[in-house]
Amino acid sequence: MTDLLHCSGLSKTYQDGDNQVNVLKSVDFSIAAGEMVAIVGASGSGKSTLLHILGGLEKPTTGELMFNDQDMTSWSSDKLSSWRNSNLGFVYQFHHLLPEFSALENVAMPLLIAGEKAKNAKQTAQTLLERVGLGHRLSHRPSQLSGGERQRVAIARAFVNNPDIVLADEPTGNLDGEAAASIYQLMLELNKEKGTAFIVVTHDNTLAEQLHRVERLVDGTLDAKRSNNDAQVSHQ
Ligand SMILES: Nc1ncnc2c1ncn2[C@@H]1O[C@H](COP(=O)(O)OP(=O)(O)OP(=O)(O)O)[C@@H](O)[C@H]1O
Repeated sequence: MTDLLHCSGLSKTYQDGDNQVNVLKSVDFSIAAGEMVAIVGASGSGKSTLLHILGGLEKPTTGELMFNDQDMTSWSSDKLSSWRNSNLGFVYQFHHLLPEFSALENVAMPLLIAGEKAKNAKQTAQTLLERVGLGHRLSHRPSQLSGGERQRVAIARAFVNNPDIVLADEPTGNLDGEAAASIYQLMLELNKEKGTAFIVVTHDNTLAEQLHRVERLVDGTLDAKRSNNDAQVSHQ
């Protein structure tokens, strides 16, 4: 199977005053089209840093980073941002919705920014909001929605450009058990329906166990690949 996104020997060092912090030392990671991978690890182990590098939001210090066999490390920031707009969706723990806009406008925004006509953008956004069970909340602002509903809006927004891959950073981190369960159920359904790959950074072991594979970041490297059937994800 061809890798959709692949990195090898990836490192990231931050300069913190006089100290160098080697957050990622040598990370080898691949994800195929349609695959769902959880990245777990202790707080501060570098999970978000890795996700940001894989999403082209941060540059690695060293290493190879490829999307569909193209070398991403040579891309300009303009090329990276247009690649993100057309191929990637992001879901963050605190959703990052724009507070002054409705659910419909938040979801339509990436299409409007990409130059889509307002009518088409809103129609696509409405279809997605209906798909995530929020057809009755189109004109609500984020402050008028529950935490789980906001996260559903964020997922709809991540899907609006029909991405190959969705990167999710603690998508259930601020939700209670029931709302969290409905979010990962939704992600699993969207993966099945649309064939979208997911990389999900999470502390939520129940979520990690639902995905195809779990990778654990320890000491700046990832454990060897394994299927979720033999993953050792302990319950909290
Ligand atoms: N811009 C930066 N400058 C210096 N150090 C940084 C920077 N960004 C992250 N770090 C450090 O890198 C380490 C990894 O951070 P990161 O946010 O990737 O961890 P994480 O595994 O996602 O943590 P958590 O589970 O708590 O969210 C931390 O020690 C953090 O302080």
